[in-house]
Amino acid sequence: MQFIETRGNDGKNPAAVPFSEAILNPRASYGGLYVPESLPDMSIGFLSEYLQSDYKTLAFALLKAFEIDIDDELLHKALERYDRFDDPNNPVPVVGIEEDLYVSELYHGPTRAFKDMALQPFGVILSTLAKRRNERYLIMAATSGDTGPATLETFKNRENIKVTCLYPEGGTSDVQRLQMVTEDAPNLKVIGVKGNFDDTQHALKELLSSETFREELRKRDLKLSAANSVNFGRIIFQIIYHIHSYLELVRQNVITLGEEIYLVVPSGNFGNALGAYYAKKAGLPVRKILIASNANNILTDWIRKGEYDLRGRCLIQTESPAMDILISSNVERVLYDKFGPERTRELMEALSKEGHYSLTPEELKSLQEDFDATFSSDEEGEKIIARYAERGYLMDPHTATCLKAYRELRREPLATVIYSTAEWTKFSRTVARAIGIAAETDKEALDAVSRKLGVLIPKVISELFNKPIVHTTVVEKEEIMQEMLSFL
Ligand SMILES: N[C@@H](CCOP(=O)(O)O)C(=O)O
Repeated sequence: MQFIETRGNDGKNPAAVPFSEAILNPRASYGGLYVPESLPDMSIGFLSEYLQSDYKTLAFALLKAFEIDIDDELLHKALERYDRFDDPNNPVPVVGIEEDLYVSELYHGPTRAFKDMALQPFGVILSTLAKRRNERYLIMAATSGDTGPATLETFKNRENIKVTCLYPEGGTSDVQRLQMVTEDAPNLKVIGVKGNFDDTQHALKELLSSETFREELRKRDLKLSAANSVNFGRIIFQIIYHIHSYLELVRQNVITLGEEIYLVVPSGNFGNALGAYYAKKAGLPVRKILIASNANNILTDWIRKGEYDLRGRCLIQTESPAMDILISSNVERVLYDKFGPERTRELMEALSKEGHYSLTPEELKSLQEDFDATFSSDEEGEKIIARYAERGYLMDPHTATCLKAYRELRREPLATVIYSTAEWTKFSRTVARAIGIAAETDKEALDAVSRKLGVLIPKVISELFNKPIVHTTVVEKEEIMQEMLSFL
């Protein structure tokens, strides 16, 4: 399988590249992204073949179906990282919380968020390729709280790899920040930025396409890649759990093979939702993908009105900070898939130059065939957390946004999977407040919630508070490149 570019080819990049090239050098022509030139068939035949398979077997089959140029031995080695999850036999439990409502818990990995699902195996593949080729890489990451910890965890101490991780200072929970600033390895640099997530991601994208930066890296014998979902190496692993969740419903006798379901995806950079879209396109019986947002509801407007409009919008800091994003990377891959490279380039250029674009009525209709969307305020989210905590199910504020989407957007009484993207422990102050506990710090909140509800705090979270802080750098946006170069 070859990978092609969302905004067309500029004649300087190769017209198509294998998977290994797309992940090692994710810079596509005109600032675009790499996408697979086609999708494998993962409809009923594939689903029935892997109905009884465990997660790793299913994952291996999917990666093979994409015909990626990674050998079987390396794929197996990468997938072994799921053995480090809470239950190696079932890294993604799918739990019923109402008669037809199931939560796919994607947070049972080492950093307690869904980013581990992709970044754990992705880190093994990318760093092994770098070593085999005798090449050294700088891996950049921009994070609103979950990608950062998972990137640092997967790449720490890996040979031939250096990582710089940008996070918005004050824009994450304390636990998320501690997960990053206490991660101690000589190949890691964590940089707080005075700005918001969009600023950090903008810097990452600029640097990815900057010749000056590349030249500086060449002098240091380094090549450049990224750990965010702009890298297709992330997305491929984010298709698997949608298929797994569907098969789990069949195994749990909730549906029969072939029955349609709804998927509800809390969304920021849209990688998780794109994984669901690709799964649907490849044949997974999904009626619609329901997109849940917080007050930064730009995706709601895009899907409901066909307007992607940054004008007059400011990023709002919410209790679900991983979704505090206005410039959502993977929307572009959906545009490409539906409308082709010329139109994608036109729309993305309009967004960057004029701050907005509008879809035509036909384009909007096509988008709405696959997606619907809504958003929740923090207050609505807290009420949901409280209601389900009373019934014995504890969820984090990102997961809570899915419940409104489920109630508001589900048109048919079909079984529904909502995705739980992070463990409550990463957002304990919000969860504590929701259940009536006032806590000043994440530590106090964790202990109080744990005592009140009898829930455990994983060691990886509780020990964060005793670890020394090793990354203290905070810079202005304009200083990011220089700070990275000083580290390198
Ligand atoms: N929500 C993310 C932002 C980056 O998203 P990615 O999927 O492109 O890595 C975060 O928590 O960091």
